[in-house]
Amino acid sequence: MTDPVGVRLKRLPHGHGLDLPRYATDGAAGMDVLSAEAVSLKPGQRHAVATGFAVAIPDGYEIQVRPRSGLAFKHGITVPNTPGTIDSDYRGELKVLLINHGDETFAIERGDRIAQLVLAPVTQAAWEEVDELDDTSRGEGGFGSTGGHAKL
Ligand SMILES: O=c1ccn([C@H]2C[C@H](O)[C@@H](COP(=O)(O)OP(=O)(O)OP(=O)(O)O)O2)c(=O)[nH]1
Ligand SMILES: [Mg+2]
Repeated sequence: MTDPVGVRLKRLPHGHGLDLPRYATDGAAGMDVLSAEAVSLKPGQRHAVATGFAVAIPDGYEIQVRPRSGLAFKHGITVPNTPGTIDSDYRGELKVLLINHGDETFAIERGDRIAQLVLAPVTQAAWEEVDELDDTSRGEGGFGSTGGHAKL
């Protein structure tokens, strides 16, 4: 594990009194993030859930918003844009998009852990336009070209 990277966080008025996102265990990759609102999601419904804070991510990093597997497995609650991308220059409220893929209404209470945030390094690409690309054994094969299922 590399050393933690400082990320500035500003609580918004409706975020006061909520715990900050935190790693549930020493080796956790993601910090569980809490809902700042109570909301019910009907089957098929989407909502951008308030977290009550905004961040200033250092240059060279992003935050990814990922689903929690327990919510996905037990209730079909997931992140439709996973991994959500929080850009380093974004200063608005961090929101968690959720969708209910289950068949029952799911109630979220203020303070519930709804998703997880992963701080990740970013490398920007600089295009180098060329007329021809180098050959490889794969070539243009893709989308199952090497065979299906487990056998190679
Ligand atoms: O799950 C998410 C995804 C995005 N955002 C915020 C932070 C991000 O920096 C900004 C833009 O996100 P994205 O680039 O994914 O959305 P877009 O549809 O391309 O909008 P934009 O034109 O604002 O970039 O919205 C969130 O709060 N939660
Ligand atoms: Mg964008």
